[in-house]
Amino acid sequence: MMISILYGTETGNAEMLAEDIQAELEGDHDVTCENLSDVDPAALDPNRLYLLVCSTYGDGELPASAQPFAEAMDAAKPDLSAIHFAIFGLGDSEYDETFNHGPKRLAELMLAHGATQIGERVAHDASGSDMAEDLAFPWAEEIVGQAEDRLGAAA
Ligand SMILES: Cc1cc2nc3c(=O)[nH]c(=O)nc-3n(C[C@H](O)[C@H](O)[C@H](O)COP(=O)(O)O)c2cc1C
Repeated sequence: MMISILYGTETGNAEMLAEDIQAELEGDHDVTCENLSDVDPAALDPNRLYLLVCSTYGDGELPASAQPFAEAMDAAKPDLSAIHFAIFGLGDSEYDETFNHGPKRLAELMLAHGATQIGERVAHDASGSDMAEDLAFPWAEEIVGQAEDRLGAAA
C-alpha cells in the first residue's frame, strides 16, 4: 500500500514519531514521510493512505508546521472527497482544557473538506505512562489493515 505520513510539529516530537512509524511500516509498504509545512492540501493523492501525526501547541492550537497547511485549506477549500486519512495526536493532559486539540482541529478540517477518516483518533499523553511509539505502532498497523480492506491491497 502507498502511505504518506504527514507530521505537524513545533519542537520535533511528532517528526521523530513519524519517522519511527515510517521505519516500522516500510518493510511491507511504500512509505513517505513529510512535514505538513511542505504539503499542498490540494495536491493530496487519492491512491495513498495519509497518516497524520500532529501535536498541540500554545493554547490548544496547531503546531507551527501545521499552520500553513490549515491556512491553505481555509483559503483554497480543496475537495478531499477521494482522500482517506487517519490521525495520531501528541499532547499533554497538564493542558487539561485543550488536551490534544491540535489534532482534533486538523481532523475536523480534513472532514470538513470531504476526506474520509479511518479508525479513531488516538491521543498520546506526555504526562501519562505510555511511550508514544507503544501506542502509535499498533495504531498504524490497525489503520493500515482497515485501509487495505477499504481501499484494496493494490492501492
Ligand atoms: C508551550 C507549550 C504549549 C502546549 N500546549 C498544549 C495544549 O494546549 N494541549 C496539549 O494537549 N498539549 C500541549 N502541549 C504539549 C505538546 O503537544 C507535547 O509536548 C508534544 O509532545 C509536542 O510535540 P512537538 O514537539 O511535535 O510539537 C504544549 C507544550 C508546550 C511546550
